[in-house]
Amino acid sequence: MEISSILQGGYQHPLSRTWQGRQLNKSMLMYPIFITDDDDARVEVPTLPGQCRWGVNRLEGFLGPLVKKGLASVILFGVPMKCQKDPHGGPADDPNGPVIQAIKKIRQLFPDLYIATDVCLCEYTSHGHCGYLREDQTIDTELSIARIAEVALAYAKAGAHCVAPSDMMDGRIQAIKRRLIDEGYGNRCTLMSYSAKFASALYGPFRDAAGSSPSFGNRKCYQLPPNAKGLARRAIKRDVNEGADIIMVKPALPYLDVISDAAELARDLPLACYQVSGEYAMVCAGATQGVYDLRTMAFETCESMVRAGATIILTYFTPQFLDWLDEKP
Ligand SMILES: NCc1[nH]cc(CCC(=O)O)c1CC(=O)O
Ligand SMILES: [Zn+2]
Ligand SMILES: [Zn+2]
Repeated sequence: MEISSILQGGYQHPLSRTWQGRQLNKSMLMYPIFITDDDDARVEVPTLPGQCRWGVNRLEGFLGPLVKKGLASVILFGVPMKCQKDPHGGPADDPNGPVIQAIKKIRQLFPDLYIATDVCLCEYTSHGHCGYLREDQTIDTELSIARIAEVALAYAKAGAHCVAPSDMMDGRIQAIKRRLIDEGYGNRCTLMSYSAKFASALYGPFRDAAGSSPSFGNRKCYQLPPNAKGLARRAIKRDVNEGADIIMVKPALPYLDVISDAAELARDLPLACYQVSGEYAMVCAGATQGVYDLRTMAFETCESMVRAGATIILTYFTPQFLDWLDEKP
C-alpha cells in the first residue's frame, strides 16, 4: 500500500471527524414561523408536520421553551385571515397586522432573540402575486419596489433586526436600502436578499400555510428558472452591488451548486439558504416511510448546505436541532 493511499487514519475518532469541515451550530439556525391575525390561534398546518400558525398571544408559550434551548433567530411570515386583501397588498404594513404586532411582542418578551421578517406582498394581495400588476397582468416593477420598500421600512421601524424581501422584483434591494438609509435605519436593520430564489415545486406546503398561492398564473416571470445558473450568478452579484448585507439561496438541497457559487461571488457576506417547506415535508415523509432515520437525514441535508458554503440555514427543523445538537457526542 502506498503511504498516500491511507486516509482513514485521519478520521477514526468522533472528534477528528468533526475537524473535517465546518460544524452545524445553533447560531446558524433561523426558524421560519407563521403569525396569523387571530391572537389566540394555534392552528396546525397539515402539509407541514409539526408547524402551526400562531396568534401573538401564543408566542410566549411557543417560543419561550425554544429560547431556553438556545434559539437564536426567527423569520416571521404574516398570515392574514381576517383582513381585506387588495391589489397593492395594503394590509402588509398595517400597524395592527400580525407581523408588526409580533415584532413588538417578541422584542418585549425575548430581547435577545434576533427577528428577521420576510417582506413580500403575496400574502396580502387579492391576486396573490408578489408585486403590483399592470392591466395586462405583467409586473409593474417601479410601483412594486416602492411599495416593498415601504413595507420593509415599516417592519424596521417596528423593531425588526433584519428585513428579507422574497418577492424577486428587479431593483428592490437598492430601493429598500435607500429607503432605510434615508429614514435613519441604514445602520439599525440588516437587509437579507432572497437573491437566487427559484420557481420551485417545493413551496406547496408554505402556500397552504400562508394562503399565498397566486389566484391565476404562476411566478415564473420573477422567480428564476431551475436551470438558470447564469441568472442566479447575476442576481447574486447584482444584490451584493445594490447593498444586500446577506445573500440567500432558495430552495437549498437541489441548489447546492448555487450555494457554492454564492460563496464565491459574495465571499465577504454571510450566506443563507432556505430549506423550504417541500424539502422539510420530503425529509419527514421519507422518515415516516422508513427510508431513513429522520435525525440522521436532517443532519445530512443541512451539513451539505454548510459544506457548500452556507453560514445561515432557515429550516423548520430548528426546534428539533436545538435538542439534537445538545445530544450530539
Ligand atoms: N414570497 C413568496 C415566498 N415566501 C416564502 C416562500 C416559500 C417558503 C417555503 O416553501 O418554505 C415563498 C415562495 C412562493 O410562494 O413562491
Ligand atoms: Zn411573495
Ligand atoms: Zn415571502
